[in-house]
Amino acid sequence: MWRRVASVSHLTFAHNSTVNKNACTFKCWEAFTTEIPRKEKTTYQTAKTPFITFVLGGPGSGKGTQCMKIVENFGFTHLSAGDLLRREIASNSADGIMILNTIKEGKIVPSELTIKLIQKEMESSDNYKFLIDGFPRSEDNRKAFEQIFGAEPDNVLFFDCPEDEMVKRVLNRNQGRVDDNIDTIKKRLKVFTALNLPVVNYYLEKGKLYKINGVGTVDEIYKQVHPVFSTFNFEKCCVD
Ligand SMILES: Nc1ncnc2c1ncn2[C@@H]1O[C@H](COP(=O)(O)OP(=O)(O)O)[C@@H](O)[C@H]1O
Ligand SMILES: Nc1ccn([C@H]2C[C@H](O)[C@@H](COP(=O)(O)OP(=O)(O)O)O2)c(=O)n1
Ligand SMILES: [Mg+2]
Repeated sequence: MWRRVASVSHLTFAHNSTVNKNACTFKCWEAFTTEIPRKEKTTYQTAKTPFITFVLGGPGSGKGTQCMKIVENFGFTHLSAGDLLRREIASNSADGIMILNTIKEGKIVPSELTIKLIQKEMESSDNYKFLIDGFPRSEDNRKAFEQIFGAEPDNVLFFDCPEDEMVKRVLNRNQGRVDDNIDTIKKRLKVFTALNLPVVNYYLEKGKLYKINGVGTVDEIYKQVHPVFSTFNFEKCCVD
């Protein structure tokens, strides 16, 4: 279980990632043992810094597929913004209909709502390595995340894939998604170019972007992804 704390000035950073250290030393995470029986167990505090990777790319560029491989190889927790929003629709929550209509139109759900869902998952996770897939999809998403979390991602993957390949993959996806039809895809591609590419360029300028050629077999693509993570010693990433 993770809980955000306001002051973690005792933390040091044992890895050389490009984490926004000022932000992360201010808002970090505090972990408590989750061993049973929790109430009787002496609580000890360990401070850990989350390692956050944003995974970007157009619809059908292979984000989710490659995330599964990163999870297998590096033990990340995969948080797909789209999956969290679809779960919200399925749970008939108060925002469900609005989210459904937004997704059908190929538009972006208000940032605060998506961030709330991501934050809830992160806070209830024992892990400290997170792949946040399909987020941020707009500058508004990005700025709202930075404001709410007070932190930036450690790195950002961008799967670069031609539109015709993305359309082909999405139309063959067969997951029964309301947005996997040609009309919605056309809208999503326009939204991707207008709203998501500025985010990609932002992280490129910040030196955090890893541009991956999204064409090829899943394994060929993963060969480009693996080295991005194998350079980190995750065990030493955090202070226990
Ligand atoms: N390299 C690839 N070549 C062919 N098809 C792929 C490849 N990677 C993923 N796919 C397939 O394309 C579809 C979209 O992939 P997905 O990972 O869901 O993309 P995204 O999350 O970016 O929308 C899925 O049906 C997936 O199985
Ligand atoms: N940050 C996000 C992520 C997804 N959404 C909405 C709008 C997107 O078109 C849908 C589906 O997103 P998802 O990441 O699952 O889609 P792809 O995997 O790229 O095909 O969810 C959003 O509004 N804001
Ligand atoms: Mg996906």
